[in-house]
Amino acid sequence: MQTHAVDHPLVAHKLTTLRDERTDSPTFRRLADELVTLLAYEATRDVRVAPATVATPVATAQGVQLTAPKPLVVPILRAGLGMLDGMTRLLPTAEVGFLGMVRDEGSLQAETYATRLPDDLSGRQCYVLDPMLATGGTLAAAIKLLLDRGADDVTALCLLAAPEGLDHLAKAFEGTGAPIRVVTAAIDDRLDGNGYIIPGLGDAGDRLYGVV
Ligand SMILES: O=P(O)(O)OC[C@H]1O[C@H](OP(=O)(O)OP(=O)(O)O)[C@H](O)[C@@H]1O
Ligand SMILES: O=c1cc[nH]c(=O)[nH]1
Ligand SMILES: [Mg+2]
Repeated sequence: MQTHAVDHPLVAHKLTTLRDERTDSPTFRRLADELVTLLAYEATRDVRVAPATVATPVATAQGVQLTAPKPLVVPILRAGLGMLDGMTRLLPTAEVGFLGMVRDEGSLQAETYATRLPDDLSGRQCYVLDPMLATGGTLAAAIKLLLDRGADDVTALCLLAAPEGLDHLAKAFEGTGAPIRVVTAAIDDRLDGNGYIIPGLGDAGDRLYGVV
């Protein structure tokens, strides 16, 4: 597994405001959206393209085009929904699948409550969106589901990752043939006793959409 923490002053600036407990929901949503577009630029570095030739008004130019099958973007509900627009802004032709997952706050185990994905993901590049990689249980279950359906390349975009979660993912997919990447705005210090990322930003879903 490859991990890439994006080192850019604009990312760091936006992330700092996102963390601030005084940041309200509308601002949090806007910043999450802006951050994802910056992360998506890095996360799509390996998106598959093929040579293409176009006629400019004055000559012929050699370039590239995204190849079929289209990439699949998969936000993990709820909090991952806050990253969808920012991602599809950069990859407008991508298809979108959905995974609803929630972590039991006692056991910290992830439970899947909704799945809306193509049955066959053979040959598909997948981009999973979830702002928080804490214990890694949620993302590990999501990536396994995609690999089980045939995905051969999975990149996860996170706003924050904990070292414990990154270790968990690396172990879970050790020896898996498919390339797996995590692109994050930052790797934080650790998890607290409740499985929250420290210093983190609190509960991303609640900050985006309110407490339920
Ligand atoms: O790495 P883990 O320890 O599995 O935790 C991370 C998960 O927890 C949060 O979701 P939550 O369960 O709060 O659901 P929500 O998005 O509906 O708020 C977050 O968005 C991740 O999906
Ligand atoms: O810090 C954390 C950990 C899990 N889920 C969140 O939303 N925040
Ligand atoms: Mg939550």
